[in-house]
Amino acid sequence: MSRFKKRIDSFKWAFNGFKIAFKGEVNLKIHLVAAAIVIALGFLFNIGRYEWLAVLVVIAMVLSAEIFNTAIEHLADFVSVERRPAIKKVKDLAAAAVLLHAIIAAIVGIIVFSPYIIAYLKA
Ligand SMILES: Nc1ncnc2c1ncn2[C@@H]1O[C@H](COP(=O)(O)OP(=O)(O)OP(=O)(O)O)[C@@H](O)[C@H]1O
Repeated sequence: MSRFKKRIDSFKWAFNGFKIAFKGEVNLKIHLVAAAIVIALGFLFNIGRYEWLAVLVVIAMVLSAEIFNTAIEHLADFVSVERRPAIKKVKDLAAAAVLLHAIIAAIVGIIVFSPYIIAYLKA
């Protein structure tokens, strides 16, 4: 297989990962809807370029954390379907990473959008 075809294929597998993640995971769909709402708000309030940077980075962070969490959950379920303390630890750690990202994203959202929302409500 040529190097070029290998590169193209690795993109294909990565997009397949998106398909697997977004088809099966309700949490990921919720994060995606939240991201769409935040992006729509960004356009609505015409936020600045650095505000866009902050918003897009935290959206990418949350979605990536959720995808990693999904991968870890699948791997954990493959390792053992029986209930095991080690599996619980691994799953809860991965979930904690998602929660941390979501909290930071919410704080960034408040910092970026609250001045616009306050100005809109005052107008
Ligand atoms: N195989 C397992 N062994 C031990 N703890 C587990 C295992 N699977 C999940 N848990 C733990 O159970 C709690 C609930 O997990 P989760 O929400 O994934 O549901 P679940 O028990 O896997 O059931 P379901 O997959 O039907 O939602 C979490 O604390 C998780 O870490």
